[in-house]
Amino acid sequence: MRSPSPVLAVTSGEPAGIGPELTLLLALGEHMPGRVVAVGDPALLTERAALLGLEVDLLELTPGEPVPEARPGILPVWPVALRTPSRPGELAVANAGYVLETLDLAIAACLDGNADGIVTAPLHKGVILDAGHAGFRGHTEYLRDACGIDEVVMMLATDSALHAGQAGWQGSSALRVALVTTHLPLREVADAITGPGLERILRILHADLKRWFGVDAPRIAVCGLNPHAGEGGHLGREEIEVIEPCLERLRGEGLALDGPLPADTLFTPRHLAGVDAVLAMYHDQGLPVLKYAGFGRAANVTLGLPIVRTSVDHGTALDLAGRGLADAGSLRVAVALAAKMASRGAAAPR
Ligand SMILES: NC(=O)c1ccc[n+]([C@@H]2O[C@H](COP(=O)([O-])OP(=O)(O)OC[C@H]3O[C@@H](n4cnc5c(N)ncnc54)[C@H](O)[C@@H]3O)[C@@H](O)[C@H]2O)c1
Ligand SMILES: N[C@H](C(=O)O)[C@H](O)COP(=O)(O)O
Repeated sequence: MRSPSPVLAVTSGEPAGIGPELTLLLALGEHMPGRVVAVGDPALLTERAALLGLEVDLLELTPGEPVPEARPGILPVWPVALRTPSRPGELAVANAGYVLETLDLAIAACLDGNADGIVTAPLHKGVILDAGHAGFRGHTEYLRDACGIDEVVMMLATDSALHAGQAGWQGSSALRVALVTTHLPLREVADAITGPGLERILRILHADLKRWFGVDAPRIAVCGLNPHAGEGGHLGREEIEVIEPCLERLRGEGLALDGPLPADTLFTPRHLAGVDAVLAMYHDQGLPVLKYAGFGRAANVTLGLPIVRTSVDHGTALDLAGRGLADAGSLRVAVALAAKMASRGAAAPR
């Protein structure tokens, strides 16, 4: 008998953004692997479906109740109530608590065994901070703290990279990019890169490329921080004092690490050949390249968590919300990746 497909809790994200409509689209079109259950306000989802003419019926459930296999036009939902009505494109500080509650419910469902993974539609970091949740940085950091662990790694991968296992797969649009620092002002980046931190991140990246992506002996290319990887110390000393010693230590344990390499030329076919993932030092060193290669067809995955979590490669797109113009491609890629990870995780516990 076939085992049931994994239950994936899809948090519908910022209610004024495109998250609710993209979540509804999962019940239509191409069949999704996994049993998707949306987390959000049923009235909001019904309203957006009506606005956009999407023929989707909601099936309200509570975590722990059986989630049926996917059927076209039916979207199971774990209800969370909006704090105030939401209009497309109009952020409301009052709904920040709602967005966080959808996350809390999905995380608890995973930790309690009622879901096999979380897929997050985009939230708006600014409105959550405006609402007074000081220190909020993003899903990645929130999940890390909620799971009580010290370090996680944000990695984005284009769709073609998600389906490839071994070196030699890389083409112009197949890329995996992980980050050392995530949502941090640029001014604070250099100080946040430390030897012990970098070592923890490289260990997680190495282990999870093996665990989730089937790469037997990961080769990781590591960016320098400064222009031309510091130009021998003339343009910054982080490469000499922090990055290189850490890479040397880990090479001594057998990890295949290239670098620190100048980031401006690392993302070229010759340097990427045979590389399984690039580790960038900061958000906008690595993600513009990834998004240029595959925006709308890439997924974000949090490595190092005790639970499966993937997300979209884009934000709340307030300019598109409620207009039927948003592309659900990245959410579909994120759901497919979470389903694959959840199946792999069940088969091969760490
Ligand atoms: N996973 C997440 O939760 C996530 C990811 C990225 C950004 N964000 C947040 O989203 C908010 C807005 O960020 P931003 O403006 O920098 O980026 P954005 O991705 O929301 O928008 C950038 C551009 O891409 C377009 N776009 C985005 N998603 C699209 C889609 N699915 N289909 C078609 N076009 C799309 C938008 O219309 C806009 O022109 C910020 O608060 C940011 O922190 C959240
Ligand atoms: N850094 C991500 C991106 O640019 O796509 C995004 O902000 C989402 O991060 P979280 O998954 O941590 O919310």
